Amino acid sequence: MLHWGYDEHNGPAHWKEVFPVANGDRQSPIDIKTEETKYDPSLRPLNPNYDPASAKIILNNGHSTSVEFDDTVNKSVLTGGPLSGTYRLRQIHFHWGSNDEAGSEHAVDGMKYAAELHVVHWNSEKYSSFVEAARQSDGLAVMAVFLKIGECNPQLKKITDRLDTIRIKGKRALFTNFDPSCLLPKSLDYWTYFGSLTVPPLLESVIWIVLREPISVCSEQLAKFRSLLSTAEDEVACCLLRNYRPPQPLKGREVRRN
Ligand SMILES: COc1cccc(N2C=Cc3cc(S(N)(=O)=O)sc3S2(=O)=O)c1
Ligand SMILES: [Zn+2]
Repeated sequence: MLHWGYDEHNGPAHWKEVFPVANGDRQSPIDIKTEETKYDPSLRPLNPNYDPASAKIILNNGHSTSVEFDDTVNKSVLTGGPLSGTYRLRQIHFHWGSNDEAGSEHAVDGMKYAAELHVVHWNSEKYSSFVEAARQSDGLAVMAVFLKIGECNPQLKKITDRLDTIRIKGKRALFTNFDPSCLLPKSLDYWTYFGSLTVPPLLESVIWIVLREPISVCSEQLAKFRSLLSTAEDEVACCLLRNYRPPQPLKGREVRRN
């Protein structure tokens, strides 16, 4: 496998050939069986506190589109929930499918949503850099938000309207004055469990916080994600039609809810 991706020849079934942790004990995503989740009274409310000035660029990295934030200071942070300490906002990105029926990474009682937003943070209280934190069992905290097919999402429009300027892998554009809280649902109720990055290097360093309430997205907006290219300027153009990893074995892990 030359470079990992989501095609038949380099997709999730092949990743273990280069990243053996793919068969590890705390891999993500998972299918959340709601009847088996455990209420935990010690879980606190989530407290996202983001400064729109932290937003810097919007990027097509060939595997997804992301908005990257300035994480050199504790300006945009997530505290509370299952977290002890302060986790600094690093980037947000999306996962989607080739049709509206599937595209989320996590599933709920076997049901998949059309897409999924990930808000990535790292433990800046205990570790001095993102890369160092990404190697620690409590280094990262990713908040997942399901996107359900329905009304066009006016907040998401700020992102989908810019995708035509970053169609090619590696392209980036200025993107500031953006507070990702505008993409969160009314309720911040969540499920939480210990897992991993869902993309190589699949590091088992993520505290997952999956919001129970979805936000809306319309087909036209999803179509714009699918028109992004997974290929660079000098390569034969190939659309990034899907970029989700399927659910992984729970291996005895507990999923708690607030
Ligand atoms: C060394 O860890 C690395 C190495 C290379 C890239 C990244 N990143 C880009 C994608 C990506 C995908 C994430 S997901 N789907 O699990 O939430 S988290 C994440 S990232 O950390 O921003 C992290
Ligand atoms: Zn992700």
